[in-house]
Amino acid sequence: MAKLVVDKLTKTFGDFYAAKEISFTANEGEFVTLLGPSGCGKTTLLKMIGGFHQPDSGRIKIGEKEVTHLTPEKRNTAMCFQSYALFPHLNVSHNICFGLKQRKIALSEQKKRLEKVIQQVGLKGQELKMPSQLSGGQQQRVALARAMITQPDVILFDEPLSNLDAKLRESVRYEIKELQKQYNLTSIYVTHDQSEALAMSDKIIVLNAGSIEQMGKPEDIYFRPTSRFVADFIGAANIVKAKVKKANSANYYHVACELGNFYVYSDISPRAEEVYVCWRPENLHYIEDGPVANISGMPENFCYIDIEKLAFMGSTTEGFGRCGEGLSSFRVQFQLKPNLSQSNKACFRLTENAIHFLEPVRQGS
Ligand SMILES: Nc1ncnc2c1ncn2[C@@H]1O[C@H](COP(=O)(O)OP(=O)(O)OP(=O)(O)O)[C@@H](O)[C@H]1O
Repeated sequence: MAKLVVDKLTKTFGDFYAAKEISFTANEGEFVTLLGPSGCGKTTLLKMIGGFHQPDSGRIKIGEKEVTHLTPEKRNTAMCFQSYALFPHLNVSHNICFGLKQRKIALSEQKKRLEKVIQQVGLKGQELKMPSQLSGGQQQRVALARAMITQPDVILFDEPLSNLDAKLRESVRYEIKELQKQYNLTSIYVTHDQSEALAMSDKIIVLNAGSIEQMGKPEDIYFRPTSRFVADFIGAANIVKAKVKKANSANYYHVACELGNFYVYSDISPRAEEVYVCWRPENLHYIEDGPVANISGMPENFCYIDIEKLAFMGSTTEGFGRCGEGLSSFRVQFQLKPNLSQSNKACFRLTENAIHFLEPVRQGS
């Protein structure tokens, strides 16, 4: 059942749309991420859900209750901020209980809940420390405990990990996800970090200039982007214009683009004869000895690329090369460092299901 319903939410600042008819739902215990570049409207949307911004139009429901015009205290949400927003003069326990004290919850109940939440977030023994005596990861746990102790219907996270260094960010990311799953916390999480979104979310909502560009499971967003914006924003992608024709077999297409001619399987039909297509660099498989016979008898999806740059990345080697009449640049990836000393021409096979159809090419573009 939907715990949170956001229905056609719109917010303008002057004549600028920070959110335009945004609709989505979050089920009980679901982890929903709002993902997009700086300025796309993630925080504005989160603040409207928390009651810190009033929408121009649209509705917000939490559980059975419409909360669109209620103040933050009157809706049962809790916010976890980027800067933790801990009170420097209060110790861990007092910081965590702050919301309960404001709500005038009985002291005995505060103590009971504090003990439980301290255990849940793994802060046993740290209760009397001041925020300045805690690491960044521990401060983030205090912020999470402070949100959890109020037993909110929805927890709102505003880039909670962006102040942590890369290594710590990864470990705290798993801690938050673990707690969220264990205690079935309905969570709306704002980030511009695509790997964080892919690793943590049940559902990702990709925002672009105040509108939803695509919404789906992390695998759908990564493997089946539906627009150039999403393909480009999430991971590395090659994006080119292509002419597409239906092949004789169901769900198969002939695709002609600068990289060559390909036989493609897709259960999503292209929206026009000329569309943008994309594929991930890891879907181009390097064939060291050139093309080999294809057992299935399908047209062979081989191509040659002139490799211009190689960068050793540890587990893989990434490269850039050119191909086609316009000598477009393509990204490739090798599992091992290729031996290209004789010639820079490398042969690749693009698997049949690796190409995705994006939006139609507009006339004149
Ligand atoms: N109070 C305000 N007055 C005017 N414009 C605002 C206000 N708050 C936000 N905006 C504008 O609305 C747009 C969306 O802002 P928002 O903070 O929601 O973006 P964001 O996606 O969270 O970005 P970031 O990742 O940089 O935090 C931005 O262009 C911003 O300048």
